[in-house]
Amino acid sequence: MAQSDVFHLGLTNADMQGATLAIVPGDPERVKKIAMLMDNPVHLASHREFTSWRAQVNGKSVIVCSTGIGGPSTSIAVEELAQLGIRTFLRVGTTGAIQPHINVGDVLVTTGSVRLDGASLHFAPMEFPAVADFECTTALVSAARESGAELHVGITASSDTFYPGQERYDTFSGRVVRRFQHSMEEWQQMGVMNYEMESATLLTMCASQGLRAGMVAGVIVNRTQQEIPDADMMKQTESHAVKIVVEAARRLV
Ligand SMILES: O=P(O)(O)O[C@H]1O[C@H](CO)[C@@H](O)[C@H]1O
Ligand SMILES: O=c1cc[nH]c(=O)[nH]1
Repeated sequence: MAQSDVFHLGLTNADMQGATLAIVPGDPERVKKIAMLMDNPVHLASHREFTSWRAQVNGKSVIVCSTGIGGPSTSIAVEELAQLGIRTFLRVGTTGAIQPHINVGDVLVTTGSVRLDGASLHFAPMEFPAVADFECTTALVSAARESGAELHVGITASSDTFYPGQERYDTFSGRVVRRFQHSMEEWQQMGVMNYEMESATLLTMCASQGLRAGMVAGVIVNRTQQEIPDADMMKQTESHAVKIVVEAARRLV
């Protein structure tokens, strides 16, 4: 195996074959499924939470690389992919809706994120918006519409933690720090659609460094109705979001 050209991902410049776009799911298990929807899928490397495949759309190479959960590991994946020539990042994730009218199985495209993370502060001060790239968002929205998805476009709350930062009391301690008590209700009142854990870091990093990024997610729970996802519904929703991100990549390469 060739010596890696970056610290964590185990990838070389030669692996990239000119790719400038990467699809970045959180879950390493999603990577192969995404790559298999494109042409000539090849496994490149698997290290820690970072699994990478390369495939082609419209004859152009695309990298699929998992970020793992949360901002710190996302910042590593994005940084090292950018070092290797990636300029456009499309995150495809799962998410918990917080608005009562958003249903499990619906698809969300994020225009900007509430920065409830820490890693984004290592790239830009809190005043800087975690905003998605317009062309990435347009591509994701039109791919989602074409797929027939029930689509919602808007703001996401992106938290470092799954439990307190998303105001979950059904935990071991049952305790949520004061900062996050009643925070879900406040986000709901402001029209925030959902919670997830990577977009604040991804969007801030990219918007502040001349990189393009967009984000699509499948709704696997609605926090006003249930906490635990149904396994079959989760698979179905994830697979719908994955098809949308691949179609958006086709439009952007
Ligand atoms: O399905 P992924 O892409 O991992 O996204 C969501 O799922 C994880 C939490 O279960 C977090 O990473 C969150 O952002
Ligand atoms: O509620 C949820 C569901 C998926 N991912 C999250 O971060 N939160």
